[in-house]
Amino acid sequence: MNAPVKPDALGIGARPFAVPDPIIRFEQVGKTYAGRSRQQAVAALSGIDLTVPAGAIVGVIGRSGAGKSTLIRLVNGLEHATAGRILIEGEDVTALNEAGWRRRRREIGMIFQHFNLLSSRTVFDNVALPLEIAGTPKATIASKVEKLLALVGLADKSGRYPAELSGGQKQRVGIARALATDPKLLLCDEATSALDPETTQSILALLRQVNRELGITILLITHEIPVIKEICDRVAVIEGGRIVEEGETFAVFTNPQHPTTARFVEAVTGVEVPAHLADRIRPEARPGSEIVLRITFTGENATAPVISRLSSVVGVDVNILAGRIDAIAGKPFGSLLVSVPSRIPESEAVLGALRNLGLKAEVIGHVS
Ligand SMILES: Nc1ncnc2c1ncn2[C@@H]1O[C@H](COP(=O)(O)OP(=O)(O)OP(=O)(O)O)[C@@H](O)[C@H]1O
Repeated sequence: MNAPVKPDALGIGARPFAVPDPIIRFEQVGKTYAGRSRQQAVAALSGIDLTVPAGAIVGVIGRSGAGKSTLIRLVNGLEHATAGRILIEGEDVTALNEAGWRRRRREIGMIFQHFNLLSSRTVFDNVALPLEIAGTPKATIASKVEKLLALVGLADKSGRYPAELSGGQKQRVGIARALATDPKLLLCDEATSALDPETTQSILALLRQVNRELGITILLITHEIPVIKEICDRVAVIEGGRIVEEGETFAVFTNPQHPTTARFVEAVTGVEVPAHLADRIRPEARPGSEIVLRITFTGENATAPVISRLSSVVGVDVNILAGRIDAIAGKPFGSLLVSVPSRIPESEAVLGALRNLGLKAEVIGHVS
């Protein structure tokens, strides 16, 4: 695979960020699938209010059946809302006829979990397809496809067939094809769910590059919280067809309000009590026991020298039991599990010192 080429050097699709905000607005959107009888009708989405700012990467996360596919299919007209309005660049697309949708879809690219490439066409011909459909002259198609394949790092795979490519390479072809008509908006339907973690990282890096350097807004749906953590500026959590929480990714991850969100983010922000300690943790202190604390670091204080400060300021020994430090939407975030002597006033002093450092500390229990 070739090293990806910088898109601005290629002059494809680059556009300024000065597009009116937001690019998509859902207003009280509902979608009910009709059943054979009224009792069999399925309310897949209800009361959806969501905005996708131009230039952002917005992720919608939810479990199977939550309504993610339905939501994304409403944006490219593969399904139609049964309540509310969807505005794309201010245009109410819920009122569009088929001709209107054909025009809209040219400005929307989409990539899929299973890539949806045509197996009888080469890589070149797969990427060329939307341009052929749009009636683009052959010479223009050739130069455009070459640039797109260079962008996604597949310039040397032009004559290959999908069956000869890895999953990650197939998704790169999918991305090149989705960008062929210079869309303003890219929809990603579980785009990395069929890929291993390392390939997922490289595809997410490519999507971030497409977003930042071409100014293309991305709306993605996923059931994988690491995808949101890695590239999304904003996140909406969907459950039972309703958005239960929405906001900037860092804020939502570091202070989840809804139990479903808390369960999702726990997988990437939580630090578990080690198994050998879990059985020994008690709610009350005993003579000689130690207090177990979970300390959370966010943003600027994520790199604070906590342990040395506690030792020098409070004069207690701090045992590190477990910890992790990571980045959420590019900002550092960490969690540390420690134990300190639970004698009062030492434990009071420790909690006070942590507060002074601007850190969140939570008492988990006591171990002897
Ligand atoms: N064409 C359809 N006809 C009837 N019901 C449907 C249809 N498509 C989806 N549903 C129902 O709507 C609800 C939401 O489905 P949807 O596919 O949007 O969820 P999802 O979050 O994308 O799930 P998954 O991750 O499993 O794809 C489910 O109860 C599903 O059974």
